[in-house]
Amino acid sequence: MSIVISVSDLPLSACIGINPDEAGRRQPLIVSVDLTLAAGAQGADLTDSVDYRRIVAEAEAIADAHIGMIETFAQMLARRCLSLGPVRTAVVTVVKPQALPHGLASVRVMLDREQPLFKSVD
Ligand SMILES: Nc1nc2c(c(=O)[nH]1)N=C([C@H](O)[C@@H](O)CO)CN2
Repeated sequence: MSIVISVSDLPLSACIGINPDEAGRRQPLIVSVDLTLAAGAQGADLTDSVDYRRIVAEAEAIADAHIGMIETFAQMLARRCLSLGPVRTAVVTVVKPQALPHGLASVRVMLDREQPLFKSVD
């Protein structure tokens, strides 16, 4: 059995972007996180799982400081999520709906990060 804790389509207002005109203002991001718990974790209580409110809090905290690339945002959030409890892997998706001019398309970065401890040894 493996348990996945997910937060899907969390809307954030983030200080994000590499262009000079993106400094000093906020833009929408939509963030999703899937955390797979370690094999022994049963999710019996919050010491044996991850409180999904903490995932939201970490994402909101990262959104408050200016970051250039959405890849960096995803990496920072994945790293923080791996320390929230008995987490084996974190998959983070960051969508920036207004990244391209005229609302032509949104852009998306997906990142998959695993605890070094849980990497295969064979
Ligand atoms: N791979 C990426 N490409 C770009 C990013 C990004 O975060 N990752 N960001 C930008 C700008 O900030 C854009 O959103 C506005 O022009 C461009 N390319």
